[in-house]
Amino acid sequence: MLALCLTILTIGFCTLVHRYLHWSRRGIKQYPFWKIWLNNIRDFITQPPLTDAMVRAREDFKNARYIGTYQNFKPRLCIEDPELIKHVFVKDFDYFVDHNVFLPYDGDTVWEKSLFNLKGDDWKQLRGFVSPTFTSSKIKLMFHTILECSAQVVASLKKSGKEIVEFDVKELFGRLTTDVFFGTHFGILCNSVEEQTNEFYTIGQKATNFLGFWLKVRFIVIQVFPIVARVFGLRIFDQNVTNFFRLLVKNNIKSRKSQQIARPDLIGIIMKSENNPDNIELTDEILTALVATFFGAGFDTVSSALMYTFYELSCNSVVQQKLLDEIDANKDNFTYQTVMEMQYLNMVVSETLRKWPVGFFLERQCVKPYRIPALKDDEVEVQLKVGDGIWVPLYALHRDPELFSDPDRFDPERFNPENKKNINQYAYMPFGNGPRGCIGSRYALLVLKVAIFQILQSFSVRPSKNMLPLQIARSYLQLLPKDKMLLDFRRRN
Ligand code: HEM
Repeated sequence: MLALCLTILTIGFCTLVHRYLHWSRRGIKQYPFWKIWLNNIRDFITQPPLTDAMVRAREDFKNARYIGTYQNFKPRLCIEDPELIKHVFVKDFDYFVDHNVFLPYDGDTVWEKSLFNLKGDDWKQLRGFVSPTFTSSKIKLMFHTILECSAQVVASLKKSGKEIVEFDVKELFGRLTTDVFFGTHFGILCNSVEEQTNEFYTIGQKATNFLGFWLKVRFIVIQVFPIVARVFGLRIFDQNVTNFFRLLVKNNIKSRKSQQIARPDLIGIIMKSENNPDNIELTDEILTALVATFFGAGFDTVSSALMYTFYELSCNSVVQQKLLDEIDANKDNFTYQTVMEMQYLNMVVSETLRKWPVGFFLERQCVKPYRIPALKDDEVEVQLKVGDGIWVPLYALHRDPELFSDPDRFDPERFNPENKKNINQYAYMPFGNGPRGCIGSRYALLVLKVAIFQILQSFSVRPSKNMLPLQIARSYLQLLPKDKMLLDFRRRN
């Protein structure tokens, strides 16, 4: 019996060593086996934000164009050189069309069919089909809905009648983003800013809560032992959320058909058959997946970006004053055009997304054999095989002092017309890059800018005396503060 146990342990250990030497066997730089395990064990116990490991690796392997890393036992080539990133994301995109397998099993057909998860031609067809939702002309039509929702936030801040009100911006902007999403894509004014127990907001919370120790454990089990996950029915996505979206899409389409309502939004695009030249079979599952993906990808990202913008403004009074001046100069002519052309507002948003890239890592999967030539003496040529994973530690690039001087300082001037020319677009990628970049970037930027404009027209912000020092939550997938983010909103005359 002892011999059997020892044999199993030895085989297990050798398999692990073999797996964790995947890159060094090919001559690629990586941490030694013992260090990876030490880091893994420490991280499992202390659960630091994933961004810590990215920054540490970038410092440990200074000037490396790529290093070998591992994500839950899976090898990922971590690429850090902007020129190489350009090849993977844009020039040689055909070799890297897909995302890595994020969840080999979630027992959820909606996740399987989501735009994020789809592969090859299936992805191309669906992406082509939904892209018209986010053209400039369609986004322009959403301007007034976004304006209405932001006005409700202002009304809510004014409600108490006090000169200064303290608000948790994490929650406030989560509610605003919920209202904007359902308003612009479904034509539903759900008013979660006003109603504390609003169903749409509660669903949004459930759909995008990826915090907590047990979620990480579930995630690892699903990634590493999909069969075990299937047997025990482990899931990441809440089935109530999926069912909520399933019903919402069905009812929304039904009521538009019966009342002959035509709106140029997501559901409107879905309903128009001429937008479907490839004849994609639009089953309930695909439609639900589309809507749930847009919500999942847009809810947390937009609300976090708003939250970090207000946080930075509250801590940087000079920047805030400059932005207030620009807003005041434009307040009598507040149109879609004006907001999109406001230079300082754009610089502030760009800098927020640099310092706080809410989608803080990017990834791709190699779908055809690919060669990365050696360019330095200490490099070897890399032959990527089909299925090999690529990783880009976006947060570490955005915080690298060699790419952005004094990177922890919030400085919108980095993005003024003169300095902007010096920023490498493959080192600054808050929305990713190439054909698989973020489909909702223009929409997101409009929501951010309109909300910032509307709120700062009536209020300035300061950190609240109850605000705790900013600490990042222990999360595998999100760049969120650990605690509430309390800011004081002071009425402007
Ligand atoms: C500040 C807000 C946002 C940020 C920072 C952000 C960031 C990102 C990033 C980094 C990616 C990966 C891109 C890549 O791999 O090259 C992505 C993908 C995606 N985003 Fe966004 N996003 C935001 C808002 C939105 C919104 C509002 C929507 C939808 C309404 C959206 C929908 C998506 C979808 C569907 C994908 C996957 C695209 C595909 O695989 O074809 N995002 N986003």
